[in-house]
Amino acid sequence: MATDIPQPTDSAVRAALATVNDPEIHRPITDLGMVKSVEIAQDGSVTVGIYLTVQGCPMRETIHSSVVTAVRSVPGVSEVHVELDVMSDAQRKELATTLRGGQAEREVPFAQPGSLTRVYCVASGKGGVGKSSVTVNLAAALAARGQKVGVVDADIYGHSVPRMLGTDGRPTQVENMIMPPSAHGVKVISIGMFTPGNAPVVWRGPMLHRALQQFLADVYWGDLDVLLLDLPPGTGDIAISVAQLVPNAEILVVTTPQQAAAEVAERAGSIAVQTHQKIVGVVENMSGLPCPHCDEMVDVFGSGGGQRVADGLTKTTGAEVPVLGSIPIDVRLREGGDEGKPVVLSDPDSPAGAALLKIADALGGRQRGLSGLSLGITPRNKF
Ligand SMILES: Nc1ncnc2c1ncn2[C@@H]1O[C@H](COP(=O)(O)OP(=O)(O)OP(=O)(O)O)[C@@H](O)[C@H]1O
Repeated sequence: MATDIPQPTDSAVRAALATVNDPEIHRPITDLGMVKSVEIAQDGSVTVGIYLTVQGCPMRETIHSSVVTAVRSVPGVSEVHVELDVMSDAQRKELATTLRGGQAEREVPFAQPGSLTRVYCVASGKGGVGKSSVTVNLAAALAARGQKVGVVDADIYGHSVPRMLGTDGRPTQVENMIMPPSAHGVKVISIGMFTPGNAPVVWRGPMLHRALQQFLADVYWGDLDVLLLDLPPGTGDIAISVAQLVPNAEILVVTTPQQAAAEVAERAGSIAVQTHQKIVGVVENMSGLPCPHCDEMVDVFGSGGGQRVADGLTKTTGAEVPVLGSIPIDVRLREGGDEGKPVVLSDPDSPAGAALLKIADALGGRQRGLSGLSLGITPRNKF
């Protein structure tokens, strides 16, 4: 005599899925729009389609096994299959709105079509090549030339911009706006300003994305001519987040002359191809040490790395990538960074100071093109 096995129902399976919380958001996956489909076969086997919030979600295994356990507990279910998919941009936006209680997202002003702020992401392949030093000196030089400048220190592991610029202030909050401290005429916001003491930042992708979005949208920058973003070395989550949040941001690649550094820098720069961003140029740092006795240049890190990176990126991107300048090794640059006085201000005639000022002038002279921008005017009807 055949035993009467109940056929599982759609609502019973969905009720079981409602007991599964997203491990990061801590809310039921059914409330978050993560359940894509539920299919129940005659033999009681159930196939559940699940949307992950992002590609390569590190919680995919946990979500998978929680769904299997929950659905298997429904009477009549013989087996469970889980098919993972990834949310579209629109679905992610909807989820974000749900999480904010229906409030629309604040916009990133620099990403708006009418924005005239030039945004530069300062990127490198390897750490320690002088990316932050270049960022703060260019920022201070541009501010000294009368431009309104902001810096976002998004280098989560090596956030050193506040020290190099000499800002020890904390940002203050006015209503929903964060007011950035400033030094030498440069407004600065750093991930280090939001962590206690010298604690390391152990945030993962979505947290970093959210922090960066806040830095760009909730910080009161005012009208900026230039915004520089100091990115962490390499081609990580932050670079992709920046590309999503400010698609018009251009990339400035910093490298040393060394072959190995140049290869990694080229890899970091070539992310621009995937993100459809423009590379404004390459800065070669630590390009030789002037001998203190005879002024002859000693190529401590070899030579030609900057040009090699520029040539490689020109080839990869199909657009001309210039070398914007070469900065020699200079004790005064390092001292300036340690003391919070950028060398372009404390010793503008030093070899490193002069080289950085030249690069700043090249960048400062550029205008953001108006082509493709909405001018906010409408044609009048002919009478
Ligand atoms: N041209 C230079 N001459 C002398 N010292 C330099 C030069 N460029 C950078 N330095 C020193 O090298 C060290 C590393 O520089 P910096 O912190 O700017 O690198 P970085 O690429 O931002 O590093 P990370 O990404 O790992 O934080 C600092 O102490 C800085 O003062």
